[in-house]
Amino acid sequence: MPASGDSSPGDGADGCQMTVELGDRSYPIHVATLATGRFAAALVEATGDLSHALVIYDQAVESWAQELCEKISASAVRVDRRAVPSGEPSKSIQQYAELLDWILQSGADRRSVVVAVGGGVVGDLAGFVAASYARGIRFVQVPTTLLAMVDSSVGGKTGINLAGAKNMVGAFWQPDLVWADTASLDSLPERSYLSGLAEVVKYGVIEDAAFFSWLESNASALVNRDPAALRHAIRQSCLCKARVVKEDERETSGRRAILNYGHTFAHAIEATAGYGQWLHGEAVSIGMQMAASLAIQLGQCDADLLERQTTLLTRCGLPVRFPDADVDAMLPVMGRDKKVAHGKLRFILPSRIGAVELVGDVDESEVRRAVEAHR
Ligand SMILES: NC(=O)c1ccc[n+]([C@@H]2O[C@H](COP(=O)([O-])OP(=O)(O)OC[C@H]3O[C@@H](n4cnc5c(N)ncnc54)[C@H](O)[C@@H]3O)[C@@H](O)[C@H]2O)c1
Ligand SMILES: O=C(O)C(=O)C[C@@H](O)[C@H](O)[C@H](O)COP(=O)(O)O
Ligand SMILES: [Zn+2]
Repeated sequence: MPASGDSSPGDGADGCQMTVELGDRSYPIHVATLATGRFAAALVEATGDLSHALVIYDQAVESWAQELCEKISASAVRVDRRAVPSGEPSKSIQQYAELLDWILQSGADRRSVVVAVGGGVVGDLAGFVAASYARGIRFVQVPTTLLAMVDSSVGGKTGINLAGAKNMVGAFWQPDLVWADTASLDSLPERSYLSGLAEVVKYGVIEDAAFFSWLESNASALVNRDPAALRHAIRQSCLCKARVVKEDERETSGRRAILNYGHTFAHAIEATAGYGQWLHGEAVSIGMQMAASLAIQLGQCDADLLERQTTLLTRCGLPVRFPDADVDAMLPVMGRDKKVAHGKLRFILPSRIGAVELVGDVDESEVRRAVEAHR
């Protein structure tokens, strides 16, 4: 089994547990409350001889992080904590360097564990700190946004941005444990919550037609944060991501690249608009629209796919246009995409709902047309 979802007695309203299987190891994803002693127990179990935790948290979840630190210290573990300013600009070399200095000053050693508490920004940043300090120390993800629960906390992509090149510096560094408590989403602003739904829709398009249909029927429940719908969406997303990551952990075979559907355009949208202007999920929503248009232009899929995708994204409250698109500015950014091979752009394009392909050799004029179609 590539990725497993344990049907334990705790599976249901109380939460669920899944496992990310890798070549030589595995780690658990718990979707469960932090309000019990189970988190501290799972942390100690996942990290072995834990004596020092470095909690790096988004300043927006200060009280959540404080509570977590108390739980960890209750297990006789020394805890140091540090806030990171909210927002995409924190995925920077400057923030990265400041965190490394702080870790050094805190007297960390190779048995210390970095615990990231926040959304994808803090997860990616703290993960890269963990991947590189002392050539790599252990790492735990406590996602507090929907996007981080369904995507960024799982799979081990960590990193920071360069101007005009998203996630350009980083490492594959898997966590030892992922713990998602959906109660932390109670304080998440609407815009950030909806942005996470874009990556959920992505899983339906790339791999799972039945899940896409389920999303079509349950979009309003999800938008209204219905607990059962939310649990189902998180679980299906994590299972899909774990399955793909297991098959191509370091994105070498092309299999993992399917998780990049919409992202060649999305990263160019984020970088040209200025990091933080569009939330990542919003940019992914528009990027998937552009990718679907490109696939239709190339005769790879029917117009019906774009219609269904547009309807679903719109019902999820997501943007489907980039009115300020400057394709001359976007193209050079797209040229730095990590899927580029021998100087040529490659895109993940759908052939039908539930199936995508890695496509190269696309004419620049077609790319321009796909961007213009969603201005
Ligand atoms: N590593 C991966 O596989 C992967 C996958 C997808 C996205 N990403 C990255 O993730 C980032 C986007 O993540 P995101 O959407 O979580 O954004 P984010 O981390 O910026 O969080 C969104 C906003 O919500 C706030 N916030 C976080 N948790 C909160 C809570 N519980 N209550 C109130 N406010 C809260 C943050 O301060 C921020 O303002 C991007 O940098 C993207 O590139 C990485
Ligand atoms: O996990 C992956 O693989 C992904 O591509 C997930 C994406 O949603 C995510 O945004 C990722 O950070 C993009 O990675 P990049 O290598 O294209 O920067
Ligand atoms: Zn993404």
